[in-house]
Amino acid sequence: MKKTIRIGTRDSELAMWQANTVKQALEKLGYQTELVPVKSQGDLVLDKPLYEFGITGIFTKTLDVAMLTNTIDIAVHSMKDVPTALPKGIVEAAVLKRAHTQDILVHKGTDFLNTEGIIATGSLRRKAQWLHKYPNHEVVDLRGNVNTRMQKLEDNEWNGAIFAAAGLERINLKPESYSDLKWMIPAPAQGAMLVVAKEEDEFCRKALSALNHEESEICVHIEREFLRTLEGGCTAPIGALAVIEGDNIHFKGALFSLDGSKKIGTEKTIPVTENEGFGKACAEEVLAAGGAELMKEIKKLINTKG
Ligand SMILES: NCc1[nH]cc(CCC(=O)O)c1CC(=O)O
Repeated sequence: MKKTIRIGTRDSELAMWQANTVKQALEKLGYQTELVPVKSQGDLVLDKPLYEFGITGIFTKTLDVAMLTNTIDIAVHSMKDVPTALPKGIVEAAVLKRAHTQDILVHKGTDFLNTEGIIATGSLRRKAQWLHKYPNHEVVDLRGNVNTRMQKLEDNEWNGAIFAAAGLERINLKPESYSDLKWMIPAPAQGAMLVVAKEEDEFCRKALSALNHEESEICVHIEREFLRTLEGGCTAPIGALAVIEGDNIHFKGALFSLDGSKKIGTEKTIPVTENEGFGKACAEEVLAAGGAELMKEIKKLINTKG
């Protein structure tokens, strides 16, 4: 009998869309698949505490546990939500061709931009960059999945809220008025989907290797290496974007203070063939230019906030 690949996904509309994309691609290759939406950790219990497996990410935790308890075979994630260190026994099996990397502002008109505005986002990276550019504005917290956030924007008097273009596009949400935030540096791996599998699962790893998009993989690995080198396990306002053009990779990345007053960044171009260690080198440049000091400040602030 042919093995059916059980594809684990979170149950938001965006997550389901992404998992369905992987399902269809695998079926096109002749594999049998099944979608398994995983709601919450609920009855999935491991025999050891989560930290012993190195499980950390709030968005990916549930699926990691489902994979390690053999409820699913593979899991589909928005790659930017995946911690840079994967749990023990779980490996990257495919990075799909990347979609739009940009952030956009969904708004009700842009008159407020040069005066005072209230912008909603739950992301430290977006908040810091917004305040860096518009120090007179206020940023309020906004959480939940894409649909929830869009609804909250409608229900409130805010001037706008920030979204990933890729997320809106995938669930076919077309806001009436929005602006591309070309100046904002996206999250490392924004717009990319990652499929993970168990290290020992050669069948699934082989199946998924056919879905891997090498250029996207090179770019997100540089961005995540930049992130990993800078943050050391702490969530900080960090943006990074690598883009391949012809034989070259253009990179820009930056670390911001939480209030947006400081930005330490770098921009560089190298030949694609020299991508090994590039993300780390860019991060080391930022660390040496005051980034190490700034990371310490950020960690202190985040820890005292609990
Ligand atoms: N943090 C939530 C999240 N994770 C992935 C996406 C969208 C798809 C992507 O950026 O890859 C979003 C929504 C958003 O940031 O607006």
